[in-house]
Amino acid sequence: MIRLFVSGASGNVGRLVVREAILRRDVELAGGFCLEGGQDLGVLAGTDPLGLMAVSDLRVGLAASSPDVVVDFTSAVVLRDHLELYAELGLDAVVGTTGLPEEEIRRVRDRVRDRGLRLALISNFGLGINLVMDFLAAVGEHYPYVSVLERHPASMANAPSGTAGLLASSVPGGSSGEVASREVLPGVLGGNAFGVPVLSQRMPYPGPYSEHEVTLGRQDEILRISVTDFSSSVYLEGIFRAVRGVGALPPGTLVRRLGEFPKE
Ligand SMILES: NC(=O)C1=CN([C@@H]2O[C@H](COP(=O)(O)OP(=O)(O)OC[C@H]3O[C@@H](n4cnc5c(N)ncnc54)[C@H](O)[C@@H]3O)[C@@H](O)[C@H]2O)C=CC1
Ligand SMILES: O=C(O)C1=N[C@H](C(=O)O)C[C@H](O)C1
Repeated sequence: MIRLFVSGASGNVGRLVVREAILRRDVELAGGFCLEGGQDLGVLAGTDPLGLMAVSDLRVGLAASSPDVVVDFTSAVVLRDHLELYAELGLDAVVGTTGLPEEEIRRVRDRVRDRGLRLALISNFGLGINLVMDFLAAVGEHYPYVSVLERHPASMANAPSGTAGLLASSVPGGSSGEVASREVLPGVLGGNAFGVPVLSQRMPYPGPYSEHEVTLGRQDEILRISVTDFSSSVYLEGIFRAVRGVGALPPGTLVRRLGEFPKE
């Protein structure tokens, strides 16, 4: 039985993780943190009251509940502090929160290695995106032109999405095809992630909505593939795969994609 603590227990994803932890037999809900605090975790998750309250002080909550694994779906604003706290406490962590710059993730990787920690820092737990990443790794070398476009609700905290960066990083060699266009409007060709142009579009889409489109090009051929997710429930299967797998990783391991976990 894995004792699980959920950071971001009142959020779109966190609430579903709490609910799933309550329902599953292989996991025991140890506790939860959210900004608001004070609410019953069962009520937050839409089930019967559990008598287990969400806390608004993460350090206190973790000390009181002694979890085996912490899952984090909070905010980029606190991600750095949360990762430091999990490291300080030596906790196995599954983190879906995005928005940490790559140079900082490199420092996190060093800390994980030096302190013998186990961390899954995965920008997208959805099946479709993970399949596309595997596909890009396999075929990307055949396509010199690559572009990533992502669409999210106007309320999305960051641009680009963490997933857009992950998709860009999946293409070996990035986008090497020559583009002659001079940017008359600075940035109009997109930001650069791992040598791949990335474009973000924000619209008032209702509810959790996530769309990623990757376009690959070579002479006389364009290959376009897109994944659209309409609910945060698409992430649950992958999150719990990581929850089950993180404790079995060798100490000092940082995992960035679901595919890095051994097949179950
Ligand atoms: N890796 C993945 O597959 C996915 C990642 N995400 C990412 O996960 C994060 C959370 O997403 P949602 O659940 O949609 O967010 P949300 O806004 O619905 O929930 C955020 C949660 O974190 C807490 N929180 C917010 N700001 C905070 C702060 N400053 N300090 C402490 N706690 C704070 C809130 O109380 C709430 O419980 C975002 O970074 C999002 O991009 C979202 C979906 C899938
Ligand atoms: O905030 C979201 O909604 C999402 N965030 C993740 C990201 O930043 O990539 C995953 C997905 O795009 C939904």
